[in-house]
Amino acid sequence: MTSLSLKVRPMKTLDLDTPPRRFHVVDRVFIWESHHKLPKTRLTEHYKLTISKNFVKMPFFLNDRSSKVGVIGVPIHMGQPRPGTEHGPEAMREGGLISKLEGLGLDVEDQGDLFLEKHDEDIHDHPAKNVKNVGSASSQIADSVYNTIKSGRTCLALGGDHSMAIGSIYGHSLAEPDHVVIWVDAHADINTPLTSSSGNMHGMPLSFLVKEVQPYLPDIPHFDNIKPCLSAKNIAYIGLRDVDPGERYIIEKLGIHSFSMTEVDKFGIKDCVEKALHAVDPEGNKPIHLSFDIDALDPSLAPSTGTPVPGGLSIREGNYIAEELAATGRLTCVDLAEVNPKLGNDRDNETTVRSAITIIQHCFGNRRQGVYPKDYKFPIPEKVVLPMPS
Ligand SMILES: NC(=[NH2+])NCCC[C@H](N)C(=O)O
Repeated sequence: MTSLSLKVRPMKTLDLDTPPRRFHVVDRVFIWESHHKLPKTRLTEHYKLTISKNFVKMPFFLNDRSSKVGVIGVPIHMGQPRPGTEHGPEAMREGGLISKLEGLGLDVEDQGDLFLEKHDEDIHDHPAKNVKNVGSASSQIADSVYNTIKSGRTCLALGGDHSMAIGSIYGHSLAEPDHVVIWVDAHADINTPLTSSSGNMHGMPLSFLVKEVQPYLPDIPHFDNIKPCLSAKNIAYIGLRDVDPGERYIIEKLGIHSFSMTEVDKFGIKDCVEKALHAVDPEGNKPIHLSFDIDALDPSLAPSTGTPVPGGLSIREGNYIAEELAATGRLTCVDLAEVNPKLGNDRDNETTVRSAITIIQHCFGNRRQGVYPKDYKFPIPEKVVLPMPS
């Protein structure tokens, strides 16, 4: 077995088989080396490494879980009134999502869409709409996310409206009780049924999950299988720009970390992501759940969504968030919510799906600097010209 020569800044060289886990691989290059003592030239892989405080790892080379993905389609629409989010998973698959993930060298298991139970008779006198349907869907989603993560794969849950996150975050917590959440969205989605003016459950998922909010919730039937599993301090928002009064009150009172578009404008996306990651997990070793609502992006990039809000993230900012989270090597579950192919024209649909797929690709190891899969074979000519032994 050939060992790799690792150049560690400033001038040290280590001989190791694989890069140590506490280093961040910033680049990987092939270098032809002639060795005076060796009879032939050899091709050596060099890793340029920097020591990382945040336990940063490149998933392709270092993390088994990140290179195995379990995809679950979550065709839920009952969390909001516009039909069409149930076709979100299908639209992303038709956009080539699975083959694009495989193209990154990932082992992808597409589990298809969940067959969500449908209850024609829902409850009508509750301030939250469709509690029965959303409640039973949430436990199905939780089971499926739990099983996927337990099987050693990173879970990719394709929505579906954002009420899907009740089940996916809870299911994730059953597999990894210590997990933290980065919520990328135009909306805070932490209304209680009593603060919500719409009654739509896609605006409420976090209120069901955050322990500190529980005393302020009315009884919610059909949610017995879902337990609050998050502390307020383990959540950070990025991209907010449409927050209801009750939501702002909760965020302020509970001290939930929030990097709204104002902070993105003021500090730049790099600082916001860094601060968000540090805020939810200062030690930098907990599993991460990314809940990405496509409406976090500017409507020009994601027009086919139910509640677009102008002034959103650029695709560069979205990709940056995804790249940085992937680089932690701790991204264990990703939701991609609120793609609604029934809204807008074909062009709007295409734009939205393309944006969603780009974000997902960057969550799973694509980097704008370019990447190659773990098993990539660098082509070398059969006949190598050997230096003359001196
Ligand atoms: N996931 C979403 N798109 N949420 C939009 C929520 C809008 C509004 N805050 C509501 O509660 O109705």
